[in-house]
Amino acid sequence: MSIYSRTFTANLRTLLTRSPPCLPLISQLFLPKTSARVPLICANSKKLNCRVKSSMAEFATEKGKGKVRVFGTEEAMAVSLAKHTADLSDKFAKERGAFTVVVSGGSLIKSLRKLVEAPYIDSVDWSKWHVFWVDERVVPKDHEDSNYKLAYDDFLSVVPIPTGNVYAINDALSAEGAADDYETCVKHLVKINKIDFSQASGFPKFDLMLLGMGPDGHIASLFPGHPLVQENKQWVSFIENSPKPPPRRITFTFPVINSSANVALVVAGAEKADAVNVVLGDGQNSELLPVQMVSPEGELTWFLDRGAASKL
Ligand SMILES: O=C(O)[C@H](O)[C@@H](O)[C@H](O)[C@H](O)COP(=O)(O)O
Repeated sequence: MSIYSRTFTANLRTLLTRSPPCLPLISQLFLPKTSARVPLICANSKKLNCRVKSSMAEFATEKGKGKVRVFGTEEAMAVSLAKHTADLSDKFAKERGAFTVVVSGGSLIKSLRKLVEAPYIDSVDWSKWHVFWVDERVVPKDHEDSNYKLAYDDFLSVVPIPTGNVYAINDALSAEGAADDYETCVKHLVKINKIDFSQASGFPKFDLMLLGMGPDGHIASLFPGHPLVQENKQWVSFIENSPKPPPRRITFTFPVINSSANVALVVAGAEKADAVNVVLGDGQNSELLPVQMVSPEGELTWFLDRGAASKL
């Protein structure tokens, strides 16, 4: 029997839901539509490559690497990301009376498009949202390179988040000044309990970080080989020689990212498949990629489209 046959898939599903080593880690397999080759990594760390007949497969990885969702299309990924975000919004709005969300720049904002459509545009309690940037380019807010402008044009201008709950950088300052100013703002919000605090790490604990990843494995403005990836004291730091333009940026540091209650890594496109494979598959790299350092106190969930997962 071919391991790619329908029968094998059904048997595998049974195996995964009955076999004790896999049971705690494999959460769901959905079985309509298209095929995607995805690895299933069980508790005993043996990787089982198989063709899952599905438009969406979800599986858990080895400890610390999170839950992985693979979608046949970027569109399906965006639908699931909207639900994930809306569910967490409901949970934190009820539990804390606030939902602190951190966004990156790049294609992530486009991937959030389903959140500003029915049913979420009406069902989400936007008044509870507090929006931050994991990194920001130090340019005027109306500049084409501004992550604030990107998020405002396609997302923030469409939803009724109170203006005072949107925490953009002070674009009149230098990169260093803007980083200090942003850190002061976050410290104040921790002090008044608007942002949660991790007793374990001593860093702010955001409810959800929505992160993109570059083809080189960078996240936020934390680039491979740059000393900033090692920063372990500051909450917000700055970079003036970013390899991805524009050069001047501010960024949350790893201790802040890794204190989060939830991190979603949202990755679409075949040009990112190598970096994804280094983190989740058999890929090798001479140095640790920043994305490999993402290991939050809370939940890590990967949202991958078929291209991004194509080397797994
Ligand atoms: O402002 C930025 O440049 C970012 O926040 C950066 O970390 C981005 O998220 C990745 O480079 C992925 O960008 P894409 O999704 O556009 O590839």
